[in-house]
Amino acid sequence: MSNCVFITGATSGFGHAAAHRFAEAGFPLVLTGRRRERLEALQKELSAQTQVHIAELDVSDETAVQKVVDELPQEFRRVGTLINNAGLALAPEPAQQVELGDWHTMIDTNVKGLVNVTHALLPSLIEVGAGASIINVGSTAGQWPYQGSHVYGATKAFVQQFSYNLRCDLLGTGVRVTDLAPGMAETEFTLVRTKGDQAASDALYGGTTPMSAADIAEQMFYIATLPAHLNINRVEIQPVRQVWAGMKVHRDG
Ligand SMILES: NC(=O)C1=CN([C@@H]2O[C@H](COP(=O)(O)OP(=O)(O)OC[C@H]3O[C@@H](n4cnc5c(N)ncnc54)[C@H](OP(=O)(O)O)[C@@H]3O)[C@@H](O)[C@H]2O)C=CC1
Ligand SMILES: O=CCS(=O)(=O)O
Repeated sequence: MSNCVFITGATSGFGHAAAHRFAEAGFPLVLTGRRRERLEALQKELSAQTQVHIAELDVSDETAVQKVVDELPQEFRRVGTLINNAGLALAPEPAQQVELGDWHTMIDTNVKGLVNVTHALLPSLIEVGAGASIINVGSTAGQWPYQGSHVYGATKAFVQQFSYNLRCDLLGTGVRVTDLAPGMAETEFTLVRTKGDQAASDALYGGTTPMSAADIAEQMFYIATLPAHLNINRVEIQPVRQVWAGMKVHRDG
């Protein structure tokens, strides 16, 4: 049987699309997220294609992460691909207007959550060895500053550097590590960032062609199924209709 693909944040967006993409190819899946009803629906949808184990999980809860990994059923214990996808942005306002709690939530999820899951699954990934992959979902925001990105962009800069450093430490194990850094993609991301403002989300994605969750899932599948001697260090991917912001200048008057 193939090694499992463990996906965090499988209830929506990139993670949900990745579950479909890997199921199509018959990989056994461990799907996690906080919204149980969505996990159950996904399991039902995909179980004709592959074996699916679901676990309700908040990645920021270190104890819960370890428990989910320790209690994986026997047939899901050989995790060969980890997709560290769970994450979020909050508070698109300037830093000086933001609630401290929103900064903490982004750090707890995008940084601590990602390291919690990585730490818990490293033994399995190393046991699989050649061909195993860790795909960490970063962002263009980790590289390119913009107003309102503050802690979000900083968490994604962490994801990039952690990915590179992890790759150094895993030298010789066969485990690959990639920082997958997308730009604008239409998912529930903006709805979450604006705390439920559907109009703001529609306005951001309207009148242009953002990437889709399926576009990013295809990148994940490509990275994970490359020949075992190849490591993609970083992928930065944007829609054609998005470029970097220009320099801003504060003027009198
Ligand atoms: N959309 C975009 O433009 C871009 C997004 N990204 C990144 O991609 C990743 C996926 O986002 P995207 O699919 O767009 O957004 P969505 O909001 O559609 O999906 C986010 C997923 O993360 C999960 N999640 C959030 N917090 C937690 C938590 N504490 N514990 C477990 N799961 C959690 C959610 O599940 P649940 O709520 O059920 O727990 C959900 O499944 C994120 O890391 C995001 O930062 C990067 C670049 C661009
Ligand atoms: O990570 C998400 C892309 S953006 O909203 O920062 O451009």
